[in-house]
Amino acid sequence: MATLGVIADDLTGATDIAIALTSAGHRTAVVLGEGVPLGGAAADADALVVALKSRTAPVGEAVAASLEALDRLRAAGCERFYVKYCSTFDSTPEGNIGPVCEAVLEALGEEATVIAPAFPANGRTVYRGHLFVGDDLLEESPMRHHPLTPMTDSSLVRLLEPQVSRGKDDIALVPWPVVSRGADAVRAALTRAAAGGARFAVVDALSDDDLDVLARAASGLRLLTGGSALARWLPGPHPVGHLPLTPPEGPRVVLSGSASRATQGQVRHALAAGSGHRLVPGDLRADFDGTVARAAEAALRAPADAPFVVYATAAPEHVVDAADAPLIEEALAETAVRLVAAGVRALLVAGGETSGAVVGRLGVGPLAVGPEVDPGVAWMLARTEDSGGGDDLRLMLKSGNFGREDLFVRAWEEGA
Ligand SMILES: Nc1ncnc2c1ncn2[C@@H]1O[C@H](COP(=O)(O)OP(=O)(O)O)[C@@H](O)[C@H]1O
Ligand SMILES: O=C(O)[C@@H](O)C(=O)COP(=O)(O)O
Repeated sequence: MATLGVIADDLTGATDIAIALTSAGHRTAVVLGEGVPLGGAAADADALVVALKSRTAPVGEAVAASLEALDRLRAAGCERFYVKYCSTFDSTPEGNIGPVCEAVLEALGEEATVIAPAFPANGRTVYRGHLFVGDDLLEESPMRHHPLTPMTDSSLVRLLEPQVSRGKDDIALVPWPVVSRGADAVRAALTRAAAGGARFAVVDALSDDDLDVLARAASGLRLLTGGSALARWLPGPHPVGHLPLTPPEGPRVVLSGSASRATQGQVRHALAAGSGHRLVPGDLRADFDGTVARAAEAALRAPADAPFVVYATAAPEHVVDAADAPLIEEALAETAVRLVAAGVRALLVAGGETSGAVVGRLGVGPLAVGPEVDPGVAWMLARTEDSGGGDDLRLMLKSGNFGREDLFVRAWEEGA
């Protein structure tokens, strides 16, 4: 019976935290979408992750979807909860992170929680409440150019302030000098913050050791919020249990809708090692079906020992107009449907929104965690609807900024 329930605001974020929880000793299932019964997945899992597509949704819809997910997780027996958002705190200007955390906290009748996006293994650290991406402040990182959620401020306190109903008084900072003194010091700081009326404590973290400290300090909290890295420090009842997945036969197709800098490098690397097809919004507007058919046919004809990338953006000069984003998502989803119908059994999808669109169209059941290839990136096993297990798909759903440059080549070689 699952005891830990996670509400994730996008699909790559959901697989990211499922990988972390599996490493921590939780048998973990990712359930896709709103309103999907958790029954079957809950029976064999210690942790359940509900993958929403709420990051860029209007605030009211994001809150409603998150509360509905919370209800399902509680009905499935979960007693402790985690709101998973992006390690770069991606949100729209109105901001869904604050309203969702506040709504879940209130629904649980709890007083306080932590805000912990840090993911040190992927270069996301928090110091004095400022989020860094590698050597840069968030606002100076490539995230300032994200097509859907451009991040132009690095202060978590400032970002959160307009998103929570009580404003500044609702937010406290537990700075690194306190974290460096250990779990007792952090626990005392969290208690003081809550007693002072702050329901949200932003906690600095420069390393995984800091997150270990935070996890121990927050052991009494029923709700945690953050990126995935804090979840690696929540010990589960079972030893590490990634599924061993064997490499699939057939084309090595990557569907990339991510415009993030890491993905652009990965696309260019894969194009040099293999081949690909660029989706241009104008072509899709002129002839959607024909353009998608050409991409899928080229992927099916590609040599099976090298990656084939269907991509929207591979270089900064490729113009990204947010108005075209749904068209690109739809085209990649339709390409995936055609490939799977033609017998392809493994797909690597780059981009959180893109993964949500692709997997939503494929109509797959719960995802189980396979081998981690880079921090936060793993092959997942998905049951297709009515497959009876015979048509299982292997999916790697890659967050835009995750993975080393050779990921699209290595993923197929390190076991799928
Ligand atoms: N050339 C392009 N023109 C318009 N939209 C694009 C282009 N390239 C990517 N996009 C859109 O940008 C969004 C990227 O978001 P996402 O898939 O979450 O990637 P990431 O994980 O990098 O944030 C998607 O909605 C995608 O359709
Ligand atoms: O926490 C993270 O960075 C990821 O799990 C995540 O949510 C990334 O989202 P996308 O970049 O949109 O894939």
